[in-house]
Formats: sequence, structure tokens, C-alpha cells
Amino acid sequence: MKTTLVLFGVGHMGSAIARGMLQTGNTDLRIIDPDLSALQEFSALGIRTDTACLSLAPNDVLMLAMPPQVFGAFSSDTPCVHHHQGLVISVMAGIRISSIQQMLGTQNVVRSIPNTPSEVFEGMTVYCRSSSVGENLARKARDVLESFGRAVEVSDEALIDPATALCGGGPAFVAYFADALQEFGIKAGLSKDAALAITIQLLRGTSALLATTGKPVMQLCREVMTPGGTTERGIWHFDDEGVGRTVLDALSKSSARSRELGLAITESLSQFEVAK
Ligand SMILES: NC(=O)C1=CN([C@@H]2O[C@H](COP(=O)(O)OP(=O)(O)OC[C@H]3O[C@@H](n4cnc5c(N)ncnc54)[C@H](O)[C@@H]3O)[C@@H](O)[C@H]2O)C=CC1
Ligand SMILES: O=C(O)[C@@H]1CCC=N1
Repeated sequence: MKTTLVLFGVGHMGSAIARGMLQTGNTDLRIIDPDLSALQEFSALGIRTDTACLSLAPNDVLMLAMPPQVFGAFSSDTPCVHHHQGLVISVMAGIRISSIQQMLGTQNVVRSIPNTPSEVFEGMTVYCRSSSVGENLARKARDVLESFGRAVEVSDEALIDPATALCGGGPAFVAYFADALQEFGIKAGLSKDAALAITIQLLRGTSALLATTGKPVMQLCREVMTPGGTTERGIWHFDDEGVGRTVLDALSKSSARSRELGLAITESLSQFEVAK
């Protein structure tokens, strides 16, 4: 039976996933988003798009890529997603597997956190499946998630919150640092284009070096810090200013927000159960 990925939401993350999939020739895709302007790029490519979902095939794989804050309204306004027998993959930050199961009346849920480099088939997704997802559906989920990059499965759902900070948010943290590097170049007199080209090649080269040599990250750092030379002055300043600690704190705050988003829904669901 043919499997179609039905993608709900093509904002920044959903469109990155759709573009990544299309780049590899995977067009078994249907896209639903109430914002008509978000759909135009994809309908122009011949992809089936709709502003609302009225029906689904039992074998469809659903991917939920709307903001977590609208998931409650989505679940009450979209009856066709209820009791879906196939696979439901969420990319929403925070929302727990049990909440999705409860709100959609479905069992086979994969909670995942991808990232925006999926757009160029360099995505990284961390995911966790519900106990009802057997080997066949698990393989299907992995195939979907690897159609726009790499995927790593974790068995403990609690790890998805820190993974949301590290993997989902990671491109923002790296881009923030890259912006500071580029700004230094510009302030020092390089053209914007030259500063950007250097920054891009730094990120690419450093990541290739890490991946190819397998050296520990800090070894790579130490190998650049020639004793008595220039780089150690910069790294010592990072140490004095506690930059490493600041980064750890920043990611902890992101992770805590993921937990908080999930808890808000879990609590409102349990209040609803008590009121029933
Ligand atoms: N932006 C990122 O890098 C990442 C985002 N995520 C998750 O992806 C989801 C989307 O995030 P973004 O794309 O950044 O948000 P966004 O605000 O860019 O896009 C959200 C999209 O969802 C659509 N939408 C709203 N209500 C909908 C409904 N009822 N049905 C279908 N679509 C609906 C909106 O029209 C919009 O196109 C969130 O749950 C977020 O936690 C996960 C990992 C990374
Ligand atoms: O900031 C957010 O909430 C989403 C989830 C991970 C990356 N972006």
C-alpha cells in the first residue's frame, strides 16, 4: 500500500522538511496549512495542498508541525485525524507522547525533534516512539525522518526535552555564535561578503575535521591554541567570562521551556479528565 506523508504545518520547520524531502525526489507528500500563502510554493511544484484536512487514508503517515500552542485547537477542529490507525509523527516542542495519544485518540505516536538544516538534507532528528509502535512502523518512521537528514532514536522520552534544546535549537545557537564571528570580521575592516565567506568555511571546515578525524572536540580546540600564541588569549577570555557555563545555562533554559510546554498540556488534560 502506498504511504503518503501528510504534513500539517509548513512554517519554518515544516517547509524545511518538505524542501529536504523534495530535494531527494520524495514527492509522496500532502501538505495542510490554514495559511494559503505558505502553501503556494508547494502547490506550484504539483504537491497536493489544502487549507484544511477533511479525509485521510488509513496508511497515511501524519506529521504534526504546527506550533504546540495551537495543537489543542487543531485536535478539536480536525476530526479526521482522530483514531488514525497509521503512524503519527510529531515535531512539536514539548508535547508529550501521552498527550498526543489522548488528544487524538491514537496509539502509534513518534515524538521527534528535527532541525532546520533538514532543508538542505543535513537535518538531525532525535526521536522516541510509543510502546505501541512495533518494528514495521518504527522502520517507516525512521525512513521518513531519514528522508531529510540523519535520525537518532532514544528510548527515554525525557531526553527529548534536552534534545529539543541541543538538536532543534542548535542551529540558532550556532548561528548566534557565527554572527559574532562575522561581526568581528566586519568591524576589523573585512567586507561583509568576505567575513561571511570566512565564517561559513570555518563552520564547514571545523565540522568536517571533527567528523573525519573523530578527535575529541576540546583536542581540536587545544591544537589551535599554540602556546604563547594568539588563540589562547581568546580562549582564556572565554574561560574568564564563563562562556562555556553561559552556553550550558542557555540550553538548560531551552530544555526547561520544552518541559514546561509539555506540562501545561498534560495538566490541562488531567483537569479535563477530573471535570468529566
Ligand atoms: N523552527 C524550528 O527550528 C523547529 C521547530 N520545531 C517545531 O515545529 C513546529 C513549527 O515550528 P515553526 O515552523 O518554527 O513555526 P512557524 O510559526 O514558522 O510555522 C507554523 C506553521 O503552522 C501552521 N499552522 C497553524 N495552525 C495550523 C493547523 N491547525 N494545521 C496546520 N498547520 C497549522 C501555520 O500557518 C504556520 O505555517 C513547532 O511545534 C516547533 O516546536 C521543532 C524543531 C525545530
Ligand atoms: O524554539 C522552538 O520552540 C523550536 C523548537 C526547537 C527549535 N525551535
